[in-house]
Parts: sequence; C-alpha cells; structure tokens
Amino acid sequence: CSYRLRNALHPLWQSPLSIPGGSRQSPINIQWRDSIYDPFLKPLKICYDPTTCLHIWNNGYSFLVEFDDSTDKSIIVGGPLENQYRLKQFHFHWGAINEWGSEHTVDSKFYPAELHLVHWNAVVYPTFEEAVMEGNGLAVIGVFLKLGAHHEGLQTLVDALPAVKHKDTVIEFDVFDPSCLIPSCPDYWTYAGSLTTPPLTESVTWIIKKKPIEVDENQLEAFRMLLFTSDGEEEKRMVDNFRPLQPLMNRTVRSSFQ
Ligand SMILES: CC(C)NC[C@H](O)COc1ccc(S(N)(=O)=O)cc1
Ligand SMILES: [Zn+2]
Repeated sequence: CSYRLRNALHPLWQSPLSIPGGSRQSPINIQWRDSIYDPFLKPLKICYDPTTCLHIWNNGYSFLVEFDDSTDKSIIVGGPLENQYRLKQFHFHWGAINEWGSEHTVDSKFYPAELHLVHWNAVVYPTFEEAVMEGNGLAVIGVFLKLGAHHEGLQTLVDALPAVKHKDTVIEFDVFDPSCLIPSCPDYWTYAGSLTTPPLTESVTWIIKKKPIEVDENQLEAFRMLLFTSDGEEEKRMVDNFRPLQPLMNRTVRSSFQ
C-alpha cells in the first residue's frame, strides 16, 4: 500500500510494517467538509499549574518542555475525553521553510509548524510508559503555528533555545504556563490516532485546535537553528521533523463546532 512506501522512504520514522494492525496512524489530513459535528462533545477544560514546569531538552527529534507529572496539578478534562489526563510534555514539529512543517494538514494545507501538548491517562494507568501502549492512554492537543505577529509567550521559550542547540542538552525552565500557546477559540477537531514518532503506538486521542496561533519569522528561524546532532558531530539542522500523512482508513474526524 502506498503509505507503507511513504513511511519506508522517510528515514526518520519506522515503517508501519513493524506496527501490528496500523489502522489508526497519525498524522492525517483533516478534510473540513468531511468532519462531522458532534453536539455531545464537551468544551475542553485546560488547567495548567506553571510551577510544574521542569526543563527544556533537545532529544534529537525536537525540543521538549517537560513537566512534573507526579500529581494532578496540570491536567485537561472534558472535550472527547472520558477521564482527566496529566500534562507530561510539549514539543513542536516544523519545516526548513514556511511552506510546510506541520504534521496534520487542513484541506491539504500545511502550516509552518505544529505544537503538541502531550497528556496521559493517570486515572487508569500507573505510568506514562504504560499509557503509551493503551488505546485510551494519551491525549495530545495539536495547535497550528502560522506566520504573523510576534508571540510574546513563545519568546520566553525561543530565548532558551540556544542553550539546547545540540542533541541531549537540557536546561532548567522553572515557570511557564503553556496555556499561553493555546488559542482562546474553543473549536477543535478530534479523532483516534497514534504517536507520530517511534514507538508509533495507537494510543492517542487527538484534539486539533481549529484556530492557529501567530508567530513571527524570527521565532520560526530560532527553531531551525537547533541541531539533530550532538556537540562535536557534523552539524545537521533540526528541520522537517514531521511524519508523512497517514491514510484515514476506517475513521471519522469529529468537530466541536458547526
Ligand atoms: C519509552 C517510551 C514510552 N517513550 C515514548 C517517547 O517518549 C515518545 O513519546 C511521544 C510522545 C508524543 C508524540 S507525538 N508527536 O505524537 O505528539 C510522539 C512520541
Ligand atoms: Zn509531536
């Protein structure tokens, strides 16, 4: 099937041949007119405690801002979710140029970057690692970034990036409220999908915000200054760290709005 070739061609991610079934893979194209309004979808409730922020690190795929997930201090609840989910980390995917970079597309349109806020179901599972393996284990909020006005909240992150230029570097980052990166418009799409990097497990309830946030060119360029490579290795710029689109197969995308 063509998507197997697409994955096999993309060096960064394993082919689905290693994923049993592979019927709910991410990312996907969201065809606006095919999404189905679900009046029973609740508003998504986001409650983050900025003091749970721990550090920023470059893991060689993206840069992650990780949170203390030993309590229910930073959680989301409602929306399509049966339980509340704990914030574990957030990270981004972006392109070498502004024409592409997001993982999901809307009516086949790419955004220059996409933010993922990763949460896990600590009501049902004892650890993140276990939740990663279960169908209702994770909930990831996707937010598109578009080129536009300077984003004040993002700038505090951008200012810290030079300190994590190389793979496996980390700096302390002790107070940050990721709510400032989420559009106030409540509208979202939701569908059942997977992690977009290994282990690619089909454990994610995706919640994709309809409205993008605006960031400026300098802020996108700051992402592109990061490196996939460790200090001392031949430098490879961290760009195009997004997975190819995956087939929708037997899934519907629901919208919280008409
Ligand atoms: C040891 C294993 C469980 N670690 C898993 C690793 O943290 C990967 O976690 C993730 C978490 C989120 C995503 S995405 N781009 O779909 O939001 C991808 C991989
Ligand atoms: Zn991601």
